[in-house]
Amino acid sequence: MLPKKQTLGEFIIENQHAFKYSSGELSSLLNSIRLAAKVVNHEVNKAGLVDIIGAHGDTNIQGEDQQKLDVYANDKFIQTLTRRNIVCGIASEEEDSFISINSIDENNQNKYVVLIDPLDGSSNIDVNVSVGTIFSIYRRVTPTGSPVQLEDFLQKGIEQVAAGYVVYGTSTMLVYTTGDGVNGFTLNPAIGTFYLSHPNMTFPEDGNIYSVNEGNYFDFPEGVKKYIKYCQEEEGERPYTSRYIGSLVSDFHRNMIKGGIYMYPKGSRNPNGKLRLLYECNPMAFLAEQANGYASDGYTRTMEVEPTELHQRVPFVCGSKNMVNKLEEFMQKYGE
Ligand SMILES: O=P(O)(O)OC[C@H]1O[C@](O)(COP(=O)(O)O)[C@@H](O)[C@@H]1O
Ligand SMILES: [Mg+2]
Ligand SMILES: [Mg+2]
Repeated sequence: MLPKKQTLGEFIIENQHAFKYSSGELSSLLNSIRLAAKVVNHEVNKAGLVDIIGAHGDTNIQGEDQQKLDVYANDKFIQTLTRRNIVCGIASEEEDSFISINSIDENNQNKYVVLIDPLDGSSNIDVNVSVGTIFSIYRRVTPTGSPVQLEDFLQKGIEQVAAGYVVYGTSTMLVYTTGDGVNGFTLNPAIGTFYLSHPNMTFPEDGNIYSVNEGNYFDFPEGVKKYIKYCQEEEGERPYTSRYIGSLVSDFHRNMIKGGIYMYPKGSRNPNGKLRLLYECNPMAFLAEQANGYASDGYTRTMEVEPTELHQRVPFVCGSKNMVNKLEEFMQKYGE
């Protein structure tokens, strides 16, 4: 008889005491993310059958063509988070500016802000390759009782109280941390329940997978080029295996399980890299560090980077600790 797996709901309740601000609010917030993830999962799974693939027709503030699923996922997460009367503000990849949310009882006592990448890996939606959702949660820094401010969102990654992602792949998983390790839950679609399937996830300190869009190789800093050559050399454990899905969530998830490094360096086309600090890099960095991995911009710890804009981009390397340290050595030695 297989031991009964713990559901996500049970796990959240059981572990909320471990959270230093434990008041049950964060648990309800995580539960609303769980609910929205199920709704989006349902739509992702039937992409191709219903009119949910392809461009939506609008572009977001970053000049990217929004996909229909980007907009759908954005709407579902914002609706669910707003209705639950827990957050005082939301920022999203698909929203130009942050959304201030008045609490239903109008006294604005809600303490949390959420930053979200509703659909990560948008270029993979139409081709049936796994995509995800990324979220990052902070306590507001401005006093409750007043509308949320930009400074409530522009906090360093080290101030995150929780972060996670949903991967809509061969199975749908929700993986998150509240600063007490990383746990993964798999959705049983038959009954719509997430079960604890991957307790205490950790990055192997070393790995043999490197994930980077080599199509941009000519454009990379010298240090990154040298590191990629190092990965491809015949020496000891090397050459490493090249794996790049093109969905940050999916590449990160695989590398966390098997050991590996993900890189999105800067280049002339992306002078600050492509990925967004607040709702892609910081949450993945928090998860990586909580899973014994590491994340930086090649020099500075990602979670120490001082945010200046809602949609700012940063160079990003993340994964098995010894692999990221090795890349940083190459950046120190060969630079840009
Ligand atoms: O196609 P490229 O330039 O390699 O970029 C792929 C990267 O861009 C992203 O798709 C950016 O995320 P969005 O899809 O949320 O905009 C990452 O998931 C992925 O790692
Ligand atoms: Mg993304
Ligand atoms: Mg996105």
